[in-house]
Amino acid sequence: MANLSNVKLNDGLQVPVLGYGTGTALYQKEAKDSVKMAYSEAHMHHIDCAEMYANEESVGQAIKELGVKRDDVFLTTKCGSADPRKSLEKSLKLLGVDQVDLYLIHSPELVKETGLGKSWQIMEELQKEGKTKSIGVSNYRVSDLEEVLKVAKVVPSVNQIEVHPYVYSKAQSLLDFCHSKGIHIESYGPLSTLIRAPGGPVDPVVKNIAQELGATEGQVLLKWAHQITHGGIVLTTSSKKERLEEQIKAFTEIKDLSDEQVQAIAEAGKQKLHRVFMQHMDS
Ligand SMILES: NC(=O)C1=CN([C@@H]2O[C@H](COP(=O)(O)OP(=O)(O)OC[C@H]3O[C@@H](n4cnc5c(N)ncnc54)[C@H](OP(=O)(O)O)[C@@H]3O)[C@@H](O)[C@H]2O)C=CC1
Ligand SMILES: O=CCc1c[nH]c2ccccc12
Repeated sequence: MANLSNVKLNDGLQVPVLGYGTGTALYQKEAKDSVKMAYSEAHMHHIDCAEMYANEESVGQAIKELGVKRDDVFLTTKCGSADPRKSLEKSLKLLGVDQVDLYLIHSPELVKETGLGKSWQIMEELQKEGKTKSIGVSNYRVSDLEEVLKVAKVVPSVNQIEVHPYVYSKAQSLLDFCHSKGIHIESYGPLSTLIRAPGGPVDPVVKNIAQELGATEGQVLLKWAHQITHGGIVLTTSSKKERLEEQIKAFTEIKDLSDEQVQAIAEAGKQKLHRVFMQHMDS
């Protein structure tokens, strides 16, 4: 199987373009077997977890049992409290590692009390101390990022947000803002039109494009999330090896959507709004 390409962040860190999510409800607490399967059978070497998923210990066990070198796994976790230092120290212990590759504040709502600027300064200290290679945010709106950028010495490397056609109309200005500041997008929920809101205006458009490209509808949606975010990182997941292989092939075998195809999906997506997670993003 061909290797996945990397996305280069604004601090130079290389991230595999496709990440394996462990936050999807079914395997929220017990991620060991699914992470081992995704790594060894489907070559998913980029793992996304979070303090709030309550699964870091099982992700750490998976890495240990796989017996791979630390550098052969790209590991992200996210702060789930108002105190990034305390949270990261706890996460490192549970994961059984000295350093994560990417550390994110899971939501601005969590650090309101600490302050968005102050919590970002703590993230910068954690990076300086080597507890994480890269630092970023998740579910931050333009106004949240502006508050961070007022004090930031380090521009967040990523903003991990919900990206699929039914949130595109709401996300468009945030995508443009992040692009203008060199903040890469990590898309989550990319398959939502297919699996969480089927029967909508995007389905026939995606079906046609899939036929044109000789791809599956899921592969078209993963590529769309990557391309609409200017070459961003995409997070997905599956409990099934065959689906994971299909997801990888979207980035190793299927050709890019044309600009017209990307726009056709975006236009169809604008006809409906369906946000699955983090409702504050629409406020
Ligand atoms: N920062 C944040 O606030 C958030 C981050 N995330 C992160 O992103 C990750 C991915 O997010 P998620 O929304 O789950 O991603 P997706 O939208 O890609 O959905 C993945 C789900 O789709 C199913 N699936 C996969 N392929 C297919 C297919 N071809 N046909 C039908 N169903 C399919 C999988 O189930 P099956 O096992 O049956 O294949 C899985 O449950 C999460 O695990 C988490 O790590 C997610 C939400 C919020
Ligand atoms: O990360 C976002 C959504 C999510 C998925 N599983 C959990 C568990 C606890 C908090 C949030 C989430």
